[in-house]
Amino acid sequence: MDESDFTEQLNNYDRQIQNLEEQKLKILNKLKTLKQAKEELRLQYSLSKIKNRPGISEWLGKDYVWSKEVYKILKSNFKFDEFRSNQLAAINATLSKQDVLLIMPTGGGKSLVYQLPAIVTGNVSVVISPLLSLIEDQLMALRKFGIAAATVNSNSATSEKKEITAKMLENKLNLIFVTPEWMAKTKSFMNTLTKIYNAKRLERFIIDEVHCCSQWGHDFRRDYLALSILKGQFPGVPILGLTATATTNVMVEIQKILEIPDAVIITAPYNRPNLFYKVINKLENKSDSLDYLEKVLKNKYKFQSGIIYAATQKDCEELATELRKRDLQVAPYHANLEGPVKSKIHKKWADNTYQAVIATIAFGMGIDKPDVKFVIHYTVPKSLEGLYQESGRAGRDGKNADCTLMFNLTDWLRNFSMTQNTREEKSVNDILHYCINTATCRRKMISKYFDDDWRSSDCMQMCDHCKNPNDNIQTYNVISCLKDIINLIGLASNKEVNLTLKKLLDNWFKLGPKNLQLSGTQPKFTRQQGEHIVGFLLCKRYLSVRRGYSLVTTLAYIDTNPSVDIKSFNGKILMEYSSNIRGLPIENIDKIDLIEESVSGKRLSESHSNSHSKKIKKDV
Ligand SMILES: Nc1ncnc2c1ncn2[C@@H]1O[C@H](COP(=O)(O)OP(=O)(O)OP(=O)(O)O)[C@@H](O)[C@H]1O
Repeated sequence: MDESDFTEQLNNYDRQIQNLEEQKLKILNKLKTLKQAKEELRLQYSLSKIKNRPGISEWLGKDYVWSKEVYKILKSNFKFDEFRSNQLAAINATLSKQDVLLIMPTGGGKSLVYQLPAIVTGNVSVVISPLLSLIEDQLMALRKFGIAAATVNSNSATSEKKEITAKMLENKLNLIFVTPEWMAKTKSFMNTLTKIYNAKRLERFIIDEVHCCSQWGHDFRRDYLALSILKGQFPGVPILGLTATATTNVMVEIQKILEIPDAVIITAPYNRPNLFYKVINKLENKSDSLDYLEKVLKNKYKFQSGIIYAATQKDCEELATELRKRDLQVAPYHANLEGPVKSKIHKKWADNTYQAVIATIAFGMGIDKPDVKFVIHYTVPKSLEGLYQESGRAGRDGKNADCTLMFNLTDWLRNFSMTQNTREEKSVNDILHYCINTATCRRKMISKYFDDDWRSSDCMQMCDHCKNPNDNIQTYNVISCLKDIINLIGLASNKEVNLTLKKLLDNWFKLGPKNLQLSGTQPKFTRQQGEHIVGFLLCKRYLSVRRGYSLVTTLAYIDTNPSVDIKSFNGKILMEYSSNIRGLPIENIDKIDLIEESVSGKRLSESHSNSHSKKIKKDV
């Protein structure tokens, strides 16, 4: 074979290989697309199955073999006359050996649903709970009801573990509490459970805070994934999952992870009628926010107890220090504090020595102080679920309490910049919608998020919108603002400048470098209203956020959305705006009067083109 023959054959092989590689790539892509479509189909099917599930009426019967016993125990052990809605259904379903997911708001009465059946059936039920402190609280409560319950965990002495194992094997314990880590990693415990299972005395698994299974949820915990072994290892043992919040997506994921596709799903209404929800502006200037907190803690909430949630440990420490300087009895609480320090702070808050804790979300599960009068989010939370859950710690006693979110776009952008996947992006976008929307009932937005039924009469004026439903709501055409912002982004991009929110607003309001500004005068509306408009345009995806990376942090830049064709909007992008709700947080400050300008036929901004932002009368 001469060299040219060799080269020709070699090239021939190369062509064939290349050809096959291309086909392989196409097939792999096709395979990926098909797998994604299959997953999506599964998801859609599961979602529709959940959304169209039958009501709970079939579980409300009072003629089950256990019904008499159940009512007797309700009265004798728990001293209650009646079940609350959904408690009876969940109890009947779990006693019928069905898998059950019970979603009931904080204070709804979930504990009874696993405690009472444990007395009815005897045998051993295993409660998996995320925190040792939560377990201790539950055990304390159970002693009152005469239920044989105990815990084994990493703090248990060897003799204690032996004693509890013996009790479990001898059927002398009804409820055994463990953490998911313990459950997954302790072989001896699994061996004991296997023995009990083989003896047909393993009654059920109760998974508290079951939403922690889901990466869609706001509290995902890797250890919960280990619970996927339960169905395989102990077939036929029913699972009862309990949580205060789970969107339909979260429910689907829980079902998948725990392998309980046919679980009976029981949801109580999300509405907490005694909580007043509101969103207020958080001003850029920190001292204004501190003034606001000082004012409400010293006046409106004088002698009342509350929680202030902040985003980071540093924020909590700083805020607590500042408020203490203003003679307020508060303390920071976050995951980085030593256990005894955390307990001490919790205790001092529980006995009202501290008026408020300034906390990260580490201050959460197991907080069951009944008289929390206010929950303030000093920083916008990362999801609506988080907001609902955290603010839900207020008003457990049924009395009116306030849930206030201090919103600014900078905090939101910081959250956005830290998102790591599309799920997290969706969560932060949902909360932006909640904050920016000033023309819809807050409760309605929360209910919609959780696919809950909603009637407008459910709010009873217990949110900032419904308190003044039509007051000061105007509709503005903000298309010219979008055009201006797109032009500002273009100018910056030509000069290779990235626009953070601050830089964008500076340039828009003529504070930035001249060559990055538009011609004409600065907008007539306030910078804060400008920020609101940017938030609205981000929320509606007319603008987008681009991440940038510095050595120390991730940044968020405001950018155009390439898929938005501004010509297709027919000259209109309508934004509803309630100056009542978006008024400044400090009372007695001059009211911003966009309305006056619009009523007198003036434009939102005189610097802009003729068509700019003319007010369009709201069609009520
Ligand atoms: N059927 C009932 N009748 C009257 N009170 C009840 C009933 N069931 C529960 N409760 C009371 O409701 C309160 C809240 O119950 P529980 O602590 O079980 O709520 P929860 O749903 O577990 O709340 P969280 O999500 O905060 O843990 C308790 O004080 C409990 O005694």
